[in-house]
Amino acid sequence: MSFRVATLRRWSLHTVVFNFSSSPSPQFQSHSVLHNFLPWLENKASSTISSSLSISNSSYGNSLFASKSIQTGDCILQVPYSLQLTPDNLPPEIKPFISEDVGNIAKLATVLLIHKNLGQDSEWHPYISCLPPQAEMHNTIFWNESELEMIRQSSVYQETIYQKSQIEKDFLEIKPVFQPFCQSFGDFTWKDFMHACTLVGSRAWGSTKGLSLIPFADFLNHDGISEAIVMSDDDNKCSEVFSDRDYVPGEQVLIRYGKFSNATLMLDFGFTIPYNIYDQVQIQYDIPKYDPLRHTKLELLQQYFVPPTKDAKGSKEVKSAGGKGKGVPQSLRALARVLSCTTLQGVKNTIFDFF
Ligand SMILES: C[S@@+](CC[C@H](N)C(=O)[O-])C[C@H]1O[C@@H](n2cnc3c(N)ncnc32)[C@H](O)[C@@H]1O
Repeated sequence: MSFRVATLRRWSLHTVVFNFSSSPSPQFQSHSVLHNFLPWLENKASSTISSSLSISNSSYGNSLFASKSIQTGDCILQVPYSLQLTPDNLPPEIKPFISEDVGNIAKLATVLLIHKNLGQDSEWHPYISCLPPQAEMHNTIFWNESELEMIRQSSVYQETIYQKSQIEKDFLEIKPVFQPFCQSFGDFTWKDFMHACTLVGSRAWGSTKGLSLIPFADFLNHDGISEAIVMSDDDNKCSEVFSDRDYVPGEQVLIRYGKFSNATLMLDFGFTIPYNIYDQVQIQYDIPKYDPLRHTKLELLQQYFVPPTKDAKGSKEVKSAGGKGKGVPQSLRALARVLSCTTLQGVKNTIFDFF
């Protein structure tokens, strides 16, 4: 059997300074919509998707709970590839006209919009109607100007602007292609498109099958310390999740979307977690040319930290101390000490203390 790890799709790679917390206040999906979802999906698959999970709401929005005892190592869900939505699901009338430059997130978002416009006539209606509306999404792309102003110093700000411009570019490519088919597939606005792209960005996995929305698996919420992840089983042509711990009935089952910092979680998923072992900060530093210890400091930084650029400006990624009360990470303290030394002896002491 060949298993591969599927990772939740990222817009781009980055690490940034951030420490922010949002408290989701979801508008809950009606009980019957959620209750009917799994039977509908299993009927569509003609197979069991999960015998140990059920859907309900939590403060994280739609969530999956243990419906019976789960043991470590149990396979808790299997979603066949045939039940997953990918950019290949674009209607053949439209597909040839969409430029290669349009990203897969935008293509899959267009698939979602088409099915949303079809309403109850869509074969995916029971799935689409479970997806969160924009008002429930807290991604920075939906923040207003004054909210964004609060994070202007952070690179999440730049990433947000970049993400928005990418979506806008894709929108301007796709909209004219869509226009002649409005009768069949309905129309959409910039706001609809941004919402659909953000849905895809926060719940589609990149796997051997490409970018895929995996219904049911995408109701699993994130826990940064979980070892459970979505895997692709190419032999059995399905995505699956194995439990990394025991659960008693009624407990919420969580997985890890990826080893994401809070900045990434905020940008792409609209939340942060309080004690994130994968959190990172990016520190910009500058060693003035007149610093008599400049050469020594540069050598040290080169040896122990990321190589600085020629002008001695640089950046260093520092991982979180990883837990409540552990304080400033050792590597960050070492960096601060090296940069602030004013005597050679101070530099020597720093080397002795830290390296
Ligand atoms: C893949 S979906 C998971 C299902 C989602 N809760 C729903 O309502 O459909 C990812 C979204 O779930 C929410 N989420 C997941 N894990 C969370 C967490 N640990 N804290 C807060 N929100 C979380 C965020 O809104 C995120 O964008």
